[in-house]
Amino acid sequence: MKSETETLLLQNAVPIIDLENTIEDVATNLREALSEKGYALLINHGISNEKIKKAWKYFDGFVDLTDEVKLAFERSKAPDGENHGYVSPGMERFDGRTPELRHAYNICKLQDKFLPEQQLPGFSRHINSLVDDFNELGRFILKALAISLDAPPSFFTDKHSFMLSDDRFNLTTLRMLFYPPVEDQDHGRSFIRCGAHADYCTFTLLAQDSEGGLEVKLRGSDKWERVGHLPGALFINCGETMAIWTDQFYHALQHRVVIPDQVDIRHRGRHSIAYFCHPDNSALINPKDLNITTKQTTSDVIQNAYDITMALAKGAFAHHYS
Ligand SMILES: O=C(O)CCC(=O)C(=O)O
Ligand SMILES: [Fe+2]
Repeated sequence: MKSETETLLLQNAVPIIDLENTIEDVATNLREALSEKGYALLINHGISNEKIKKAWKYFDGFVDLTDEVKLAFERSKAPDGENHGYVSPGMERFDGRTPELRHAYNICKLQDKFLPEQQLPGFSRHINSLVDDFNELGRFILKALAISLDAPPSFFTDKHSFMLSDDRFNLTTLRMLFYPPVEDQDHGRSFIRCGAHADYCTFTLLAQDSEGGLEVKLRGSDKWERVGHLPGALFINCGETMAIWTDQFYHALQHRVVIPDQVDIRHRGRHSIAYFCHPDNSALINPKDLNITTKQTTSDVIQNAYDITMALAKGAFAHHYS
């Protein structure tokens, strides 16, 4: 039997993409990684690890606030309500059954009044600065993705103009996550850290502070595989919007976060931050705009980015857009 600690990283099976290379090289690497495996790890991506760690420290401060204060920032419970806000452990269930043991804060609005700035002085400025970094990296990735698909370099950036600048026009979200340590009495089949799903966006960038149970299903496979942890690297995967745009050439990666069996990992909490990069709400997602030869289009109905995401969110139990 394979050891639980066997990871894709240890098997040298994870594409690692160095963003200090030329954008053409990055595009070539992304094309290979995303069309074959559906994910990669990005290194030299320019986002400071210290800045990410400081965001997690702020989020620890938020999690330590009383429930009463935290719930004042709670995300709407309406399926088509706003995505911005705090999600308490157990509130979301991707599979409709299994409660997810995590604290999440979906950040879609950056003004002080929508953030726990009073309780955690400096939170808002720090998150705003981190969002600037993610948006800058996001635009670089969008450009590389356009080049990777032989489209004009501004093909995607033109359709992602309002990322985290106005949530009325764009659903891009920075999600702070903390998975608390799982005590022995809670270790069983009735909880998961994050249920199996694919994201809805164009692509996701994920920072994680430790090996904590992130698993993926490779294209065409039914087997869950543990990714492993490369300190400082960002995990990238595509979401359903990109899958529709490229006629599944870049598919939406199935992933989940399990509660690890290894006691030392399970007893440790885990932090992550996900940046879900979405097109502007009104952008039409038309595969015919991209010159991809492996066409699998079954429908001629062209939807805008907002409708695609909302349809997916409504199909998922108690989850909003990501
Ligand atoms: O925390 C993680 O590693 C993954 C979280 C995730 O997949 C999500 O929130 O969509
Ligand atoms: Fe996800």
